[in-house]
Amino acid sequence: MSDKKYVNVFEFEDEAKKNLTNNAYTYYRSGANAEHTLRDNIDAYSRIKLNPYVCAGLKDIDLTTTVLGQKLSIPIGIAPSAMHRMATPRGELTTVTAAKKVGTIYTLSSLATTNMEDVAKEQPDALRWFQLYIAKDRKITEVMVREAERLGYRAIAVTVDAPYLGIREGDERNKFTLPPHLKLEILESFKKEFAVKGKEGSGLFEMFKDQIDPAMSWEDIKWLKSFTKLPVILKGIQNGEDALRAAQLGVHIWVTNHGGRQLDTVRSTIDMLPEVMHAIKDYRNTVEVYVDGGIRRGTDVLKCLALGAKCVFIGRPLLFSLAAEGEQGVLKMFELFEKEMKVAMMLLGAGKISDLGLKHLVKATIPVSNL
Ligand SMILES: Cc1cc2nc3c(=O)[nH]c(=O)nc-3n(C[C@H](O)[C@H](O)[C@H](O)COP(=O)(O)O)c2cc1C
Ligand SMILES: CC(C)CC(=O)C(=O)O
Repeated sequence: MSDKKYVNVFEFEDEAKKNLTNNAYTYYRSGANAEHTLRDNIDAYSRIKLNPYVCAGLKDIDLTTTVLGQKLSIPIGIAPSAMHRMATPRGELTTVTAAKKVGTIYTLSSLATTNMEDVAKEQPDALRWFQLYIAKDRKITEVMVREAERLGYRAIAVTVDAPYLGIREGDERNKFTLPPHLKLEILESFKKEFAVKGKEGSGLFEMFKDQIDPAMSWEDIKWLKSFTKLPVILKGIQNGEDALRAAQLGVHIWVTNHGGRQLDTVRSTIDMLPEVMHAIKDYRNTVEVYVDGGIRRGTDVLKCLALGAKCVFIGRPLLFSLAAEGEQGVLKMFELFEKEMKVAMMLLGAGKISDLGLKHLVKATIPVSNL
C-alpha cells in the first residue's frame, strides 16, 4: 500500500501516466477532435457561483442519498468506462470491489475487459448497473440485458450519444488497439467479431462502426422497456426536448456528452442541466436525473445537486486513480471528494443532500432563467 498523499483529484493523472502505456493513457485522457467540450466540461463549473448561508447551526454533514431506491454513502457513482484491465491487472474486479467498499454505484461498461458474471461473482451485493450499447444484432442486445437481469445488475444505462464513436485524434495517431493479452470479454462472449483489431486508424473506431447500430432510435428504447423489468436510463441526453421525450417514455435521464469524447463543441453538461430539469419538471416525482462530465471538485457535485440532479458520476478520475494505485487509489479519490464536499457544505450552510437547492446558486450565473 502506498502512503502517497493526494491533495486533489487532478493529481492522480500524473501518477497514472507513469504506469500506463502511451496507447492506454491517450485513450483514457482524450476528447473528440479539438477537445473544446472536454475542457469546457471542467471550466464551466467555475462560471457558476455558489451562494452561502451563514449561522446555519450545523454540527456535521450527511452525504448519504438514495438513487433508484438504493442508499448511497455519497452521491457520486462510477460512470461506465471501457477496458479497466489496461489500468490495473484485475481491472473491473478491482473497480467493483472499490465501489462496494465506498458504498456507491458501479456502472459496468459493455466494453469491459472482464465478463459480466465474474464482476457479479466478485461482489454479488455491490450496487452494479450495466451500460448497454445497442448492437446491430438485436438478439445479442436482448441476451445481454437478460444476462444483466440474471446476474443481479440493478439498472440498464443505454448509451444514446454514440451512434458512431467520436474521433479521438490521439487514438487515430496511435492506431489504438487493445493490448494482445486483453479482450472485450463481454462483447466477445456474445460474438467473436467484436474483437478490436489494429486496422488503418483507431481499431476501436472500426470495431464500433462494424458492430454498434448507428440507426438505433426511440423505437429501440420502447422495445427495451417492453421486455426488461430493470429501470432503464438513457445515457447521453443533452437537451430539454430529448429529456422530455425520455421522461414521457418512463425512463431515467443521464445528462452527459460522454466526457467530451463524442461531438466536439457541444455544451458542457452543467450548462445543459438547467434546461433538462426545466423540461421534465412535471415528471420530477418519477424520473431521476443524473449528470457526469468534468466533475473533479466537491463544489462541482454540489452545483449539480443544487440544480436537481439526483447524483453525479465520474469517468476519468476513476480511471486515473485506478491506474495510479488500484483499489487504494480509488478509495483515496473518493475520500478527497468526501472531504471537499463536507467542507463546502459546511461553508454553504447545507447539512444534508436534500437541503441543497437553487437558493445555493447565484441565479444570474445559471444558464437559463426560467427554472
Ligand atoms: C476512457 C473512457 C472510456 C469510456 N467508455 C465508455 C463506455 O464504454 N460506455 C459509455 O457509455 N461511456 C463511456 N465513457 C464515458 C463515461 O461514461 C462518462 O460519460 C465520462 O467519462 C464522464 O466524464 P469525465 O471523464 O470528465 O468524468 C468513457 C469515458 C472514458 C474517459
Ligand atoms: C470502447 C469505446 C467504444 C468505449 C467508449 O464509449 C469510449 O471510449 O468513449
